[in-house]
Amino acid sequence: MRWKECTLLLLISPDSVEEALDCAKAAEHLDIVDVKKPDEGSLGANFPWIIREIRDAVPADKPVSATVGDVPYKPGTVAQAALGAAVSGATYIKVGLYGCTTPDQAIDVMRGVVRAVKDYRPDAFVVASGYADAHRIGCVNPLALPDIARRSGSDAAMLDTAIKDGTRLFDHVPPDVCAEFVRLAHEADLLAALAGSVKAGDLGELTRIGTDIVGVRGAVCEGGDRNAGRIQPELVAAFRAEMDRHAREYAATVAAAS
Ligand SMILES: O=C[C@H](O)COP(=O)(O)O
Repeated sequence: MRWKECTLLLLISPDSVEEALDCAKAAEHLDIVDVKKPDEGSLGANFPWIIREIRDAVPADKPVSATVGDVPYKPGTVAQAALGAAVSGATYIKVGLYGCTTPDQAIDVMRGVVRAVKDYRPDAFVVASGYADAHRIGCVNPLALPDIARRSGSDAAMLDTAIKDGTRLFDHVPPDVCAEFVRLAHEADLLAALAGSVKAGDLGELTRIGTDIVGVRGAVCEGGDRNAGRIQPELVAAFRAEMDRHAREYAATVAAAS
């Protein structure tokens, strides 16, 4: 899948098989089920057997994504972990380049991941993820991600927030800079994925700038609480309804302007 074929996709991140079953109840409203372990970090990796059980729990036509973790600059270790996620049934493999302080380090890590994953499963989709609040953890700049993804042979560039303290994507990377991120990703023929305590009120901007994938957890958990709250199928449905509304409004605006 390349960006020209894609409208905004909804990726939801359950942290357990029970939550994945709740996602399955709302399967018609989401596009990708993303397995992570939030208590191990923003892109914390879950166990292989949890990925496998979640793959079995969600409808076969919904791709399962798995995060490989907030990874260190250890290309071999990360490549092996990424293969583990693919063997466990994930077809989207997301890597959080937490410990990479330069683009060259990040490219090293992602090249290993791409080779490990695609040798095993050529149609798997590899996502290079950086952090909107990179300045707080000292990793690569958000706008470096599209080039890192392109030069490593990844399929998508993503931003999430590293520190889940209530600050949000647009607090760290304002909409005009996110728009530049999306533009750079598209120029490189990649999908652009954005996340980071995104709320329904952000969907207008995310749609307008041409985002391909929006990643969400807190906004679809009870009480908006990504840690203590559980994913609620009706919140997933409501979030999707807002996405659809913005897509319609944006299409109408574009049509009126042409
Ligand atoms: O990949 C998406 C993340 O899980 C987003 O989580 P969040 O919306 O709670 O920041």
